[in-house]
This record gives sequence, C-alpha cells and structure tokens, in this order.
Amino acid sequence: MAQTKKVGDHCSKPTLPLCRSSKCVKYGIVLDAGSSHTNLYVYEWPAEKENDTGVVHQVEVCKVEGLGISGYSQDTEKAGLSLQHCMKRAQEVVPEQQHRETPVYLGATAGMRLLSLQNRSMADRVLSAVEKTLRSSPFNFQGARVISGQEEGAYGWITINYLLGNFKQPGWLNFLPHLRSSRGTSGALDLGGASTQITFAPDQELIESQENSLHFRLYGKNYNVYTHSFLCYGKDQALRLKLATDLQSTQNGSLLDPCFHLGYLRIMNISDLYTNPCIANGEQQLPFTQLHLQGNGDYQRCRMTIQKIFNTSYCPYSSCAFNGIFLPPLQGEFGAFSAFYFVMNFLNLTTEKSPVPLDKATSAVESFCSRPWHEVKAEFPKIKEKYLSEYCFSGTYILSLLENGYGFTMEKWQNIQFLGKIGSSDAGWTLGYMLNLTNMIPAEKPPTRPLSHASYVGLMVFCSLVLVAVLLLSWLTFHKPKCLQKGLI
Ligand SMILES: O=P(O)(O)OP(=O)(O)OP(=O)(O)OC[C@H]1O[C@@H](n2cnc3c(O)ncnc32)[C@H](O)[C@@H]1O
Ligand SMILES: [Ca+2]
Repeated sequence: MAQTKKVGDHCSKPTLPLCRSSKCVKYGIVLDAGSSHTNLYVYEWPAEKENDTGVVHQVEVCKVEGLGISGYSQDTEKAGLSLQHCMKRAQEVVPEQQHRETPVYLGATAGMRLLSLQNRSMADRVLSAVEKTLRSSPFNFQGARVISGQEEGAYGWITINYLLGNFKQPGWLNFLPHLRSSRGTSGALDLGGASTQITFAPDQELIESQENSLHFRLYGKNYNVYTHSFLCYGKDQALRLKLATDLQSTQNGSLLDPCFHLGYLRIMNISDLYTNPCIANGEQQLPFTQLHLQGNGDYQRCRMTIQKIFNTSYCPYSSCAFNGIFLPPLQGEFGAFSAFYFVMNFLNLTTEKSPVPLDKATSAVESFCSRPWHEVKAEFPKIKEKYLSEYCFSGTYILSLLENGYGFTMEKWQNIQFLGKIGSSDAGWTLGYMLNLTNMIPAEKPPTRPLSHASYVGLMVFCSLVLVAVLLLSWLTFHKPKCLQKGLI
C-alpha cells in the first residue's frame, strides 16, 4: 500500500500552473471512500493565493456507482473498476495540460476500518485494487490509505472552519495576544454510515484523555481541539446494533419495530447482521436464521430502543458521552453535516436562518414516524426505498445521539447548524485532508502581501502631492511675498 506523501515532498521539479486570462489555477482530487459509497471531489484554487485562507473551492463531485469499497471484499478487482467512471470525469474537469501535476488522494473511512479489524489482508487487497486504478490515471497519485477516526474528525473540523472563514483574523487582533483563543471556531459533527465524529475547541484547557486531544497551529494561532470518532455509531451500524439488541428478546425472529412505519415489512438474514465486529458474536445462540421486521411507527418507543445502544452506566472521567468516552462540556457553534444533514433536510428541519428548536424538531420526527408506510411511499415515489423507510429511525437516532449521547440541551441545540455545503464546497473531511497534505495551511500567518502595482502608483502620487503642498505652505510661511504682506496690512 502506498503511503500518502505531502505534494511538496514528492515533486522533483517545479511545475507551472495553468494560466487563464491572467488567473493561474491549480487543482487537487480527493476520493472519499466511505462505508456506504465513494465520492470523488475536484478542488480548484488560484496558484498565487495558495496560502491564503478560504481560496480553495470544490468544482466537481462525482458519486461512484455501487457499493463502498469495503463492500467488494469478496471481489476486490471490482473495487478498483468501480472508480473508473469518476476518474474519467475528473479528466474532463481538470484541463489536460495539468493532469500530471494534479495530486490525487484516496482516504477510506469506517467501512475499511471495520474490514481491517475483521480481515487485514482482505482490506489490503481492496486498497491495492483501488491503488491500481488510481495509478493508471494521468494524475499524480499520492496514496490510498485508511484514515483514522481522529484524522476524520480533525479534517472535518479544519474543512468547515476554513470554509466559514474562521481562521481569518483581523490584523489588529494580533497586537492583543490575550484575545487569541480558539473560540470563534465552529465544532464539527459528522454522521456517516459506520462511524460518527464530534470535534470542537472546548472551553477548558485540559483534555482529560490524550487520544481525544489534538493540537494545531494554523495561521499563527494555537488550537486545542477535542475529537472522538465513535466506530459502529454511524447510522447503518447503529441500526444493526439496535436490531441485534432487540433480537435478544424475540423467540421466533419476528420483531415489531417502532422505528419503522406501520405497514412496513423487511426480511433480513440474521447472518448479515453479524458480519462485522460491531456486533459481538451472539448469532450462535439464536434458533432462527431470518429476521421478520414489522413496523409500528411509534417515536417514543423507538427512542427507548435506541437508548439501549448507548451505555451510560460508567465514566472514568469528569464527564462522558457514552460507552465511557470522555466528552468535555460542549462549547460554541456546531456545523452538522453528512447524514445529519441528509436526514434533517428531508424532514425540513434545516432552515438557513434560525435553527428549528429542539421541541419542534422532536414533534416533526414523531409525526413523521406515525404516518403509515403506504402514505409515505405514495408521497415520495422518487426517493430510494432504503432511505425513505429509514428516515424515521435515522431522525430518532440523530435526536438520541445529540441529546442523550452528547448532551445537547434545548439551549445548546440552538447552536447546531445542519449544513450540506458551504459555498460551492461540500462539508466533510476531504478538503481539510487535501489542504494539509498539500501544505496549504501554514502554521504561521503568511507575511502581508506587497501592494499591487496600481495601489503603489496611487500611493506614490498621493505622497508626492502631500509633499508639494507641505513645501509650498512652508515657503509661503517663511518667505511671505510682498503682495501677500500688503494684503495682510
Ligand atoms: O463515513 P462512513 O461511516 O465511512 O460512511 P459514508 O461516508 O459512506 O457515509 P455518508 O456520509 O456518505 O452517508 C451516511 C449515511 O447516509 C446515507 N445517505 C446518503 N445519502 C442519503 C440521503 O439522501 N438520504 C438519506 N440517507 C442518505 C448513506 O447510505 C449512509 O447510511
Ligand atoms: Ca463519511
């Protein structure tokens, strides 16, 4: 497997960026190999402003058809082939003369983390297959690897704060070092299919657990940041966890599930539920091979069944989220993206202006869950059945995770903004990952840029005029001409 290198370490000779009508542009490509699917992103930025904050933006997203790469563990070649269509698309978006110097990175997240835990060599074979496809493209391949949960949280936080302009600092603040704190950044909440991340700059200096602590120096400012990635608490794995817990109390594999609409039916193989390390091996004790799930759409009961997957019975720190994981008091604003956004957006709970209050959001999910399946299906015929059938569970899971898991109270809830995009760029870890690997976020504030030619000429003319005026005034004062002296008498 190739190791990811920083672009600067890799280039042997400097390359010239493409210049279009006096603007020089560079490109970068990142593939987000998630548990549920892969997305390819193309970013663009003006070459001369490389180190400024907020200049890189997304110009293309290509959704790879089919499964996430970890889903091809039995047929690894297909993992590589699945990426070809989007790699072709990237070749159309990036001008041909720039293909060779455009870096391409692939980062795999929780699906591949789980596969690595289950079968390391299988995971390596999947990565080799995707690497082969990426190497055969004309771009500058920089690595395909599984990123850690910590990195995923950190880069998500960097992305949204970069795009929101939170790393920009007004010049005068630099003279007041005591005012420089990591406040003014926004926390990041990411909900994937297999894991979920929470990342923010807490008020308290001390982060009690080392593995949750990140330290950055960006644009001349220090940031102490808390992050945690909950593996198995993405929305697909959380559903599996819930079903596996519910199954313990059924006798024959029939389950009346309050998280699905009344009239909804789903049959699942029990073995599919137990195919990953999220669920402890309870399969052997079950006397049936299939699960017959029947919805009865009851939000309150759904919330109770979901609550069982959060263990809050122990905490070795001053405060915890769940499962004994340290969580400091929540601080500041939060941007919630990925499935937090997909689900809340479907439920009309993502207004741009003021956030929908928690009680209103709860009522909306409750009322959606109570609708019979035939009615929901008739109203949204174009939405994929998998997504549509799970919005009740997902909405309830999001409320449980944020309220009970992380402790967002009525007041703190108001600080969450559900966001899909910021400007033209999707919120997610990929942009932060590329910014870091291409050295585009400097530790120190870049020196102030010299004046442009026009401003320089203007300033020179202004100074000359002031000088002439001063000289004239002094001459008039000390050598009063006769005509003026007469006038004065
Ligand atoms: O981060 P990991 O855990 O690896 O997973 P992922 O990257 O594949 O996860 P996504 O954020 O792409 O999606 C999160 C979940 O949302 C689902 N999803 C994607 N688009 C959706 C939509 O429009 N409506 C509802 N659910 C959606 C998707 O199937 C996943 O279960
Ligand atoms: Ca993801």
